[in-house]
Order: sequence, then C-alpha cells, then structure tokens
Amino acid sequence: MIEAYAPETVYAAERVLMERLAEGELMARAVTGLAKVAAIRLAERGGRRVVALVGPGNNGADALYAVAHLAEDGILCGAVLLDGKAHAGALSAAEAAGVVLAREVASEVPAPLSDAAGGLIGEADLVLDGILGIGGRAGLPMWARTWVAAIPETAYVIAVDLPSGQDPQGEQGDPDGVFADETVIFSVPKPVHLLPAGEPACGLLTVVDIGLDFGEEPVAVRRLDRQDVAAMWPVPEATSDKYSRGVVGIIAGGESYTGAAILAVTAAVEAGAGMVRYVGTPTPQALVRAAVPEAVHGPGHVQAWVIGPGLDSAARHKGAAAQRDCAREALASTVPVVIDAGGLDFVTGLREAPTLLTPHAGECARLLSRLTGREISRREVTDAPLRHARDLADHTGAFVLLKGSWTIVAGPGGGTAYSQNDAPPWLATAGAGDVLAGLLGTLLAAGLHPGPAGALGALVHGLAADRANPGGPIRALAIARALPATIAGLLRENC
Ligand SMILES: NC(=O)C1=CN([C@@H]2O[C@H](COP(=O)(O)OP(=O)(O)OC[C@H]3O[C@@H](n4cnc5c(N)ncnc54)[C@H](O)[C@@H]3O)[C@@H](O)[C@H]2O)[C@@H](O)CC1
Repeated sequence: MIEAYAPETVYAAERVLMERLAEGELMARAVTGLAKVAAIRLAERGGRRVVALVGPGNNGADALYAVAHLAEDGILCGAVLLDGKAHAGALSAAEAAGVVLAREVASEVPAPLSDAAGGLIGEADLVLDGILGIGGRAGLPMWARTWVAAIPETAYVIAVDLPSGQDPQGEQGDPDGVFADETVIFSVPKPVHLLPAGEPACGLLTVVDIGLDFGEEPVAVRRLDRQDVAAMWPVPEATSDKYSRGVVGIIAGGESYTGAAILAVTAAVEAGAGMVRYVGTPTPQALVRAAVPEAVHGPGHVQAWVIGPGLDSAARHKGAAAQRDCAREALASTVPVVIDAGGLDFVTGLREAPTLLTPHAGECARLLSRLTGREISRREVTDAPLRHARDLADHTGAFVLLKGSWTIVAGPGGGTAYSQNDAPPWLATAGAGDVLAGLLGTLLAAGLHPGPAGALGALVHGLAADRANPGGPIRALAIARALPATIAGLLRENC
C-alpha cells in the first residue's frame, strides 16, 4: 500500500528529526536527492539547460540549492526567483556556482516576464518547479502564472515535492497550476499525490528518503495495491461453512431494470460469498433463477445486505412494495449494508450499523442536496470529491465510496481516506456499478469493515476488468466472471 501524510504531520515529523540533526542537514538530504534525479533525467533526455522556478519558501530553497549542485557539475543552470525573497543560503550557493539569475517582482496582477526570465525558462530542457511546496495554498500565485505559462512544451518538468498551485491536501485542483512530468517527493507522499484533484498533475512519483519517521502518526490517504489483497481477502478455512463465510442478501432489480439483479447476484457469487439470497420482483427473480442457480430466493437471515442496484423506489409493479419493505427492514436492522443506486433514495440520515454508500458524483450531489437542504451540483462534487465524500459520510454516519475514474472511500469524522486508481477507462460501462455492489456485499458479509472493504472492492473490481479484456472493451458481466481467476491470481501472487 501507499500511504500519504497530511502536511501538518510532515512538518511535525520534520521538527522532531531536525532537533537531532545539524542545521541544514534535512534540506541537504532533500537537495542531494533532487539534484541526483534531475541530473539523471537531463542525461536521459540529452538536455543541456536547467532552470529552477524559485518561490519564497523552503520549496524554492530546495530548487535553488539543486541548481547550484548541478551548476557545480558543469550543467548550464538558471533560476527565476523573487527579488529579495529567496533563501539566503541557497542564493549564495547558486551565485557561487555560477547559476544565471533572473530576479522578478511578486506582482499581484498578471505582469510580463523580464527578458532574462523569459530566456531562461524558454530555453530550458528541464524545469525544476520550486514555486510552492507543502506550505502552499491551492492556486498558483499571480506572479508565478507567467513563469509557468512560459515553460516550453518540450521541457521535462520536475515538481519539487508537489506541483505548484495544486492543493497539498489534494482537495481541489488548479488547472492553471504546474502539470509535471515527474514529482520528487520527500520521504512520504502527501494527499495531493494520491487524490484525483492533484494526482494527474504529478506525473511519475519518485520518493527521496530524507529519514523522516511517521511511526503511529495518522495516515491521511491510503492506496491499496495488489500486494495487499492476500492479507485482506476473506479466505475460507478448513472448518468454514457457507454460513460462516457470509451470506449476502441482495435487494436489487425490478420490472424496469432486470439486468442489475443478475449482475449484482452474479458478482457476489463469483467473489466467493458463502451464499447469496435474492429479493426481487417476479421478472428479475425468474431471470436470476435461470442465470445464477446458486442463489436462494426471498427474505431471510444474512450477514450483509446490498440494497439498490436497479431498484426503483417508486415502482408499483407486483412485488415492488414487498421488496421495498425488505429494504426498509434491512436499513433499520443492525446488519451491515451496501447502499447503491436506487437504494440511496431510502437514506434519510444517520445509520449506526456498518454501512457503505456507493454513489457516483451525480448521486452524491443529489443525496447531499436532499440531506443538507442546500443545492449541490455534480460539478461541485467532481471538483472536490474528497470533501463531498466526507460531507456525505458525516451526514449519514456511513462510509462513502464515491465512484469515478478515481474511487474515493471516506468515513464519518475524518480519518484515513482511501483513493484507488486501478480501473481501466473501459470500466465506465453500464452495469459495472452493479457488479461492484455485489462484490462489496460479499466482503461486508465476510466481516470486513466498510472502509477497507470499499478500497479492496474497488481495487479487485478494477483488476478484474483489466483481466477480462486487457486494453479493450469490457461488458459488466465479464468483470463479474473474471473475479474468481483475478482473486485466485492475487492470492497466489502474494502467498
Ligand atoms: N522543513 C524542512 O526541513 C524541509 C522542507 N523541505 C521543503 O520545504 C517545503 C515546505 O516549505 P515551506 O514551509 O517554506 O513552504 P513553501 O515552500 O510551500 O512556501 C510557503 C510560502 O509561500 C507562501 N504561499 C503559500 N501559498 C501561496 C500562494 N498560493 N500564493 C502566494 N504565496 C503563497 C506562504 O505564505 C509561505 O511564505 C517542502 O515542500 C519541501 O520542498 C525539504 O527541504 C525537506 C526539509
């Protein structure tokens, strides 16, 4: 897994380490690593000129010291910096090493670049972005916009710690900020590196260890990877039976959306539920009987419910009212529940038992609008997904798995969020969410906590989609069908 720490946690760890080290040692470690990566990339690309974009903080100092190192090694280096604001030690080092300097003014209105700065940036083969680091607020400062706009398309851009303008907390992105080819991270990733608002701006992530220790410090964002599956996936033991492995109840489908029932039930069975119980109206029930002979039918005892794929909360067809009653009873019970699609209409507020909501951005916006009485648009959710997932979690007491090209899982009251980015874009297809809901039901029924279950489910769902047809179109049923071999492969890989 990859774990990201919040800037305040990083600053605290830095303070602890700095007390034990000689002054400047920590930054020296960061600079040595940064300069090494920059030298390698320059050589790989056959480039000659490097420019550092130097902001007023320590991030700028890192970049300025790094070009001083590179200049000492004979590389043609320049730096664009704010007159009177650069780190004194780094500035002396850069001057002594022969770095060409362009001193700019920190204007609050868009101002043209000086010829000196324009020349340095425009001719650079490699740019070190040290405008803002973890002390930065979201949004590129006005004075830096012309610097960033002048970066040539052909230059390789290395962001120092994080791409400037992007929110270090990763909650919102800046389209005018730096989009790097590579980000050299000091010690540990920060939320910006793993969350959808920032990750696309980071490029390749390269970690330089500067010796920080995070011990038991809280993790802000976690990403599971395939090596984590074996330790987390519920594997039956010799003494297991179908009940101890977990019975999943699926309340899904109706006379209008029959396929959702088949997909969710199939996925739960393929993911390894001990037993799957289906509750639906006559048509999907007949289809599930034919397509998934392993399923049993009608309400009964379960270890987790999945409520909602293809469920029409206002349907008047035969059996619809009984299906709704079963959904309401499940919600009122203490049994863990996955609530998806039409099931989200049943959410009215806090639920204490383990609950995992699985909205996409539009559903998240609608549900939040209904629960808060304030109109929230889909766009607001896609612009700041973690904030809205957390908000919905706080209003419902549930874990929220927010679907999108990144999957975010957040719980009530803050704490560690998960960010998964495993799905091929081909996964954006009708029915894929029904498969995910069934898969998640299997994990909750086996006793997993909704937070890790959400992340694990999203990971395996993405990997199964890839396995179903690497690099090409995938139908939802193929994702469900690919689950057994995907899971077996992951378990074998990591035993
Ligand atoms: N503390 C340490 O010992 C180490 C710090 N390191 C570097 O230091 C960085 C953090 O340095 P700082 O705490 O100085 O923070 P930054 O270098 O991110 O700069 C913060 C400064 O920029 C200003 N600022 C922030 N957002 C702004 C905005 N949107 N518009 C205009 N001005 C803005 C702030 O008021 C502050 O003066 C890290 O990212 C890393 O690169 C590394 O050298 C490793 C060691």
